[in-house]
Amino acid sequence: MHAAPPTLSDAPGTAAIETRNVVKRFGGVAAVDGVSLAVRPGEIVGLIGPNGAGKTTMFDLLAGRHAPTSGEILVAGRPVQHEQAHRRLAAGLGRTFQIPRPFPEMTLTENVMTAAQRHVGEAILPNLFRPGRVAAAERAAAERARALLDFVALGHLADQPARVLSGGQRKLLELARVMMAEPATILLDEPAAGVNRTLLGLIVDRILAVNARGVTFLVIEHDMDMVARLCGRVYVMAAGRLLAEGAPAEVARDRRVVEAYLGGAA
Ligand SMILES: Nc1ncnc2c1ncn2[C@@H]1O[C@H](COP(=O)(O)OP(=O)(O)OP(=O)(O)O)[C@@H](O)[C@H]1O
Repeated sequence: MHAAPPTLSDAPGTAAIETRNVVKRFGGVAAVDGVSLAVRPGEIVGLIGPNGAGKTTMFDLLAGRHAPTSGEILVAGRPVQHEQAHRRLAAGLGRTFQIPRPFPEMTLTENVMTAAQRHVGEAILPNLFRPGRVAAAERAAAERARALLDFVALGHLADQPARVLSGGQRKLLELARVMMAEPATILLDEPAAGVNRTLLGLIVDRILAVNARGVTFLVIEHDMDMVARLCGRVYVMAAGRLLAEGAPAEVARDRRVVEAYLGGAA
């Protein structure tokens, strides 16, 4: 379990990710309406809130899928709000999706390999002259992909097509895939959604193991039990704004948070 989570003021320094007064409008709707948050290196921070709160839009802004209408986004202290998604990946930011869509006919190993940051085999000219080097690099990538599959307990299925996987196993494959690019920070979208209880424990355990290796996480999750097991600190969003921030047990008791959830359910 986590000790009392430190607050941001305890440890000044460069945040792994930070947003400053970020706004995203779709026509007349402010899906994100002036959100400032920060995640320190090594933290697992939750991003929770009722349906339509703006959590997914926040991830889309952080990952570079959408540009903010205004405000700043920093990754490891560098403003990235004008950079495209692939540049942010190269800067060390990874993302998983709520509904993972692996290539169904490719093997698990091949699926994980698609996420390698540098595909040596794709640099055509140099490779014409050095085919041996390409083969060696591909072998190394395949080995790394298999090691990651072992790490998420899918090693026995490495050569199977991804279509054989259950929903929970797809979440584990998604974790291996995102780790292939060696991100410093991972945006994790609902790791518990649609996962049976047996695999949930394994997913929590693997996320904590990745975190123990120094990887930072921001996690969207509706399952509060999962949030309590993973996160030292959470931000609560409602109607595009930040409503509260604190330890999971603390915000769960917060009257405004409870009201926002009740309102969302109504
Ligand atoms: N591309 C878009 N065009 C127009 N409106 C959008 C778009 N994306 C999101 N919205 C609106 O922005 C608001 C926030 O949606 P968002 O999906 O970010 O919420 P959420 O907190 O992720 O919800 P959920 O928990 O249901 O996934 C909603 O009112 C949604 O309808």
